[in-house]
Amino acid sequence: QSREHPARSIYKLREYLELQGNLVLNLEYYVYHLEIKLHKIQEALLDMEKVHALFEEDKRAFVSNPVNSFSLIRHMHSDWMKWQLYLSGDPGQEQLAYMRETSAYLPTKDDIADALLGMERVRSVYGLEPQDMASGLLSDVQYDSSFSPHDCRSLAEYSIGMKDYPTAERWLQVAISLLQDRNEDPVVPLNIIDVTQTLVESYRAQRNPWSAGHILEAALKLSPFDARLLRLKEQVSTDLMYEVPLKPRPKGVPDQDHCCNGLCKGPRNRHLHCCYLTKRGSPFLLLARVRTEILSDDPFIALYYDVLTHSDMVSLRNTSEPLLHPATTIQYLNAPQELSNSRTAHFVWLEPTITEATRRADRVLWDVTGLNVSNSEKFQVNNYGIGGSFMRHSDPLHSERNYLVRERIATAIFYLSDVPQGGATLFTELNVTVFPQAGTVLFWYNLAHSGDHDMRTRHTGCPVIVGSKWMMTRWIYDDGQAFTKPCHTKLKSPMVMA
Ligand SMILES: O=C(O)CCC(=O)C(=O)O
Ligand SMILES: [Fe+2]
Repeated sequence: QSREHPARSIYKLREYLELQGNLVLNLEYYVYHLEIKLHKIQEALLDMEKVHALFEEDKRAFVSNPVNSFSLIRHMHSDWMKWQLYLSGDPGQEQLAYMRETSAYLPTKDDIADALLGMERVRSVYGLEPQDMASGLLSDVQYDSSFSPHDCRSLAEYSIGMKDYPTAERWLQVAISLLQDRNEDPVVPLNIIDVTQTLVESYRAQRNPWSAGHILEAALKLSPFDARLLRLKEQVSTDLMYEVPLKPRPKGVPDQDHCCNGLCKGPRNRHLHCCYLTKRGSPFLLLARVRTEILSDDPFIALYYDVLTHSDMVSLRNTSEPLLHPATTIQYLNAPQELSNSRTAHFVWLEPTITEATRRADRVLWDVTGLNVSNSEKFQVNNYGIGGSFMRHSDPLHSERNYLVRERIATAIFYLSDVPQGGATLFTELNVTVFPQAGTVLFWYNLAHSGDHDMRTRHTGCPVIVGSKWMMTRWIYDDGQAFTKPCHTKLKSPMVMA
């Protein structure tokens, strides 16, 4: 299953928890078998030591007793050969075989790449400090979680790969300070010298031999005769002689302007007003009122509360779970589907008629929007992964309005879960931030009243910091709205029917 990019869906990560649990159990069995062997050897050794003590007392008396000497000869003739066999046999072969079998299911290079990208997105978008992240402090919330020195080094190597040396330095400094407090892991070793070496290389890549020199000095105090450090010292001394100019420090990772840059943490435009929806949708609303928060009048953006029940949300998630697959790009004509670079989630398309819950969601959408939803795309259920996000985009299918083809007039997002931290939907041009709240529906028009694209509705799914973000999107077509929302070229305002 590792080819399925599980790091792109928090739900899918459960598979790893199960595998990790089995591997730990397997290692416990391995230890158990080793202990049995050790125990048996100790028992036999105890007996042999008793005899040994006897003949140490008086060797001649010992061998002159035929019982002793016969027993000794027989034992030495046949038992030691058996001991050789016994000692060379490895206990825990079964457990080793299990480990070999499961290695095909361990995370691959792609999975680490997904996870690194997700962590880096969270760090850079929300401006988190490596030191805080490593100690479980995520955007002002302290968790009982921490990174190991290996984790920090891996994140540093990723930053080095992105030529983001300042971030790499911070991760390496954290790794060094963590290594100072613990003994080296005998199976997966990593020591301060290894990390120092990477740090010095990082400074050298930035043409900063001064910082490299300081770090080296500190490390050489701990290990004055380490050959690697001494070699590096020579190289740094040469760097210093040539006085190469300092490279400008790059600012973070490129591409971040496609994301929210942490805006969802900043001040948000407050709602315009709250009301009970009675007019815009279907006549049903006269009976059952829907609590509404109008987030923007122009373009029209609203949040409808308590639209889905808890059991409907559970049902929608349960229906989707076995069908989830990594989000791909939109497939035009016969072009192959590619893994999406802009959205890191797993998704599935659900027919509106597939379950009672989808039927109810379909019905309620008509109730609250008054739009004809029967001609629209299916429901798309998404579950985001580590640092999962959706880069800034607008929802219309075509970059230019073409009145001969149908277009996504509006979008409705059903939030199927709360997200404890991060994961907001942010309208970047309007600075309107919506934090997912299970059961609510976010609705907006993508087209202005004229029918043209309203580029002010560009939005992004901000990286999830903590939580499993589930949402269900319905893109509603203009096709079929001739009577509900006719185009009006003279009106500039958005399509609001009062
Ligand atoms: O994840 C989000 O909050 C935004 C999702 C979105 O933009 C979409 O489904 O079109
Ligand atoms: Fe969108």
